[in-house]
Amino acid sequence: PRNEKVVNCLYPNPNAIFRLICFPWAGSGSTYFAKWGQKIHGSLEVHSIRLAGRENRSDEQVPSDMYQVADEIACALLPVLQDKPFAFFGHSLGSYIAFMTALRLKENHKLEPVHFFVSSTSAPHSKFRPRIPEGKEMTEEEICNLLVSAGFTTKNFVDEELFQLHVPILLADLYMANAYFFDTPSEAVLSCDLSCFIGSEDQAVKDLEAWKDVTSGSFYMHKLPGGHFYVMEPTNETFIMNYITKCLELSTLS
Ligand SMILES: CCCCCCCCCCCC(=O)SCCNC(=O)CCNC(=O)[C@H](O)C(C)(C)COP(=O)(O)OP(=O)(O)OC[C@H]1O[C@@H](n2cnc3c(N)ncnc32)[C@H](O)[C@@H]1OP(=O)(O)O
Repeated sequence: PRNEKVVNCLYPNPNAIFRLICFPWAGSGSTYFAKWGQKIHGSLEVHSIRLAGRENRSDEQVPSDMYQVADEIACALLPVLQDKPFAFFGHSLGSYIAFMTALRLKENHKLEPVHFFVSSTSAPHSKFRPRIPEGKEMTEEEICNLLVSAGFTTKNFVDEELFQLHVPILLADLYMANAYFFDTPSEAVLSCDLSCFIGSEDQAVKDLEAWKDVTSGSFYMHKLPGGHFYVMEPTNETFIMNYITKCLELSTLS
């Protein structure tokens, strides 16, 4: 079915109390976070978002418009989110997609996550968000070099064959992120609690604190050792999964 193409649940858990919806970074498929379903506490069921153009959606055009992506995901998530409280977790580009999806669900369906988890991303309205320089056609190689120098990825990873195979998808995702603007909200657009995570050595993300402008809920920030992909470090991953579980369990007490 269509929804299962967009929302990947590798480890269904009918006894779960909460659902965690994960949104991957630029250039990535759904598999990395879908595997969290096997590692996370039994009170959670994990779903991971799969954008068009990858995995079993490789026959579809890679998206270029964040608003259309959010509409598609909100639609696909509707049947998934009906009966249990849920949270969103987005890493890097995934945080923007998660944010726009949350806005769509709130505006159109009055559904909101219990907690919104953001990782390795400047706030959507931050003036410090890195952009691809305008006015000059850039080659794939130049954009990859820019990503490395901005601190989004490492030269070693860029040189790997696996990375090179996925460069066209990565570039399309980056242009989509680059074209995405969000005005500073005059008032909070969400009301859930929001937690931000960042790697202590992450040079690419400058303005994490500004995420607090988007919600009237509580705001928390956590620095963990590592760079833009600190989340791949097993101890950090365990910290995040445990933290998410704690936040969701505590939410049932209030
Ligand atoms: C200034 C300009 C402004 C630009 C404009 C502004 C843009 C700002 C917003 C965008 C910010 C971003 O998102 S920046 C993110 C940039 N993206 C990247 O650098 C990553 C590009 N591609 C990927 O991550 C892809 O997922 C691939 C290449 C790994 C292929 O995907 P896949 O085939 O689905 O494989 P997957 O299972 O996910 O991963 C396979 C193996 O690779 C590892 N792996 C995956 N990603 C990484 C990684 N980043 N670093 C190291 N290792 C990794 C996994 O742990 C796994 O290891 P094992 O289990 O096999 O051991």
